[in-house]
Amino acid sequence: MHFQSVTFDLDGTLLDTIADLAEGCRLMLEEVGAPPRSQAEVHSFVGKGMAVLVERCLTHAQPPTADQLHAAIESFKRHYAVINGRSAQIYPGVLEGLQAWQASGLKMGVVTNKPGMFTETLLDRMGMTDYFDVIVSGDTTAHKKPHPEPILHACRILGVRPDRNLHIGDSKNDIHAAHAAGCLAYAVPYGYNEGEPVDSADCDALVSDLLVAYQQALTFKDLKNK
Ligand SMILES: O=C(O)COP(=O)(O)O
Ligand SMILES: [Mg+2]
Repeated sequence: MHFQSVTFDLDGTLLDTIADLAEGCRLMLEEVGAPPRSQAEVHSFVGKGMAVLVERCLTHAQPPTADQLHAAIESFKRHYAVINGRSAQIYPGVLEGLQAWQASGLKMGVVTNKPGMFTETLLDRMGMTDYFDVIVSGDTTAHKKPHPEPILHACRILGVRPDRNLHIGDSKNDIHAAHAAGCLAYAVPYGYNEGEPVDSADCDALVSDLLVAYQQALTFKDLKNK
């Protein structure tokens, strides 16, 4: 296999977390006295981390003030910490895919825009922590995806050259971050992508699930370096 490691996005790729995120937003909006948002709206707001999610929830005609945003983020953190993982579902093919990657001896990581205070608890609650050699969260590095820094940080810790790492995610933020880091990017169509369908033209392969991603990666040949 060409690849020596694989990094996975979390929300919308490994886990369907939308019900918990929507519930965290509902409780936060109620607490700060702002109008509610539907689950479909929250679905289209996820992708650039917690602060952007909260800001999008509060933005109607006008964006919130800095003080309003700060109070809402603190409220979201408090509520989501309790809910995190309660209704989360592992997507079909994820465990089969992780087991296939693991059996082939690749190093594995998670690179998510979710804050670290939620990522590690969530993976623990879902019994998935032991698959991963590195976990990079939205606040681990100075920049989040679509910036390449979090994926480059994971590659450095794994000791793998970026062109030997495959990143798999549900959103253009994953694809852009992976390509900017010099990695290949596969995308799954079932996640969030800020409310839009994933454009297969952007990624190196659109794969229906993580087991199919593994099978596809086995056939990858690096023609440039041959
Ligand atoms: O926190 C988000 O906005 C999305 O998280 P993700 O990077 O795991 O999809
Ligand atoms: Mg995602």
